[in-house]
Amino acid sequence: MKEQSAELAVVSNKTFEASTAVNLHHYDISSALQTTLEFDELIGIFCNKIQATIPHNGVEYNHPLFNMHYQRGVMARHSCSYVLKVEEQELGELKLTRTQRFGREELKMLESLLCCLIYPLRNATLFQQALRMAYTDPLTKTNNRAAFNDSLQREVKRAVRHGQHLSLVFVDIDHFKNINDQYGHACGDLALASVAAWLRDSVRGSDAVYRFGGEEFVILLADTDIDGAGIIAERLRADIESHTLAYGMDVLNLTASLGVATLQGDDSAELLVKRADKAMYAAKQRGRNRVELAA
Ligand SMILES: Nc1nc2c(ncn2[C@@H]2O[C@H](COP(=O)(O)OP(=O)(O)OP(=O)(O)O)[C@@H](O)[C@H]2O)c(=O)[nH]1
Repeated sequence: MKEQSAELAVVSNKTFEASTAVNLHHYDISSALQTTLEFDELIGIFCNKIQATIPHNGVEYNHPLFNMHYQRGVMARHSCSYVLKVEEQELGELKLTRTQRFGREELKMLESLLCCLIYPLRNATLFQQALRMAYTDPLTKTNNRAAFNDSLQREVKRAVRHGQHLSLVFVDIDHFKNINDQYGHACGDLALASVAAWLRDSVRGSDAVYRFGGEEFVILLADTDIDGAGIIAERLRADIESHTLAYGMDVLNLTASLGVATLQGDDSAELLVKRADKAMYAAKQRGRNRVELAA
């Protein structure tokens, strides 16, 4: 039923099946947990609901598969931790802390209540996995065009609301067709994946890289004006130029042309993309392997 280690107990669906104490409190918690598929909201709802039964001062929840770290309240001396699982599906680890020891009866009750949490967490995990797949380009492992469209709309709204800058860098690999023609499609694919990785390594974690299509990538730079974006774009350009790609016995050097635009007064998301794209074409026309800023 419950596998107990030195400090961790594993709560799984087996515990759920063994639990017959489905009372009104469980029903109330289960209903509330059906309202969201976000991990932090689920944990928040669960902890609010059990606070009266299992008083606690602090909560920590980690779901490493999704880089999820949730913490609220204050961490105190005494704690109880649970690794949550359903049918070998990892659902993260939950820790409650407080100033007094948790009693045996309380822990028993908590384990029973945790059974209400694991299926909603499983649903959230499956949903987030599906979302991740739908938003990831399988070749380059970057965010795809659908993810870009969503993020762009969101970031434009946010920038307008807070009066912040928002810049966009358009990156297009130069003479990419030649790579396919000369070395084959597999080499072209490797080049795309490599450039994507170089771009990802080169920008801050908060500045997401998206594959816009073919051999084109875009990078959204929140809270960055045109001068800052120009400096970043130049760094990206130099980065791509400085890398070499080993393919069998061949060593390839790549370059890219970059266009930069910043959200202006009454710009729409579409206009911002158009201006960055136009700047990128200007970079192509002016000799490639260079950065152009949109007017
Ligand atoms: N290997 C590979 N090639 C792709 C992929 N997507 C698009 N391409 C190729 O990318 C090439 C893009 O060529 P063009 O649009 O002519 O541009 P280019 O050769 O990079 O020339 P410039 O952009 O003008 O410097 C085409 O040959 C496409 O077939 C992909 O997923 N894998």
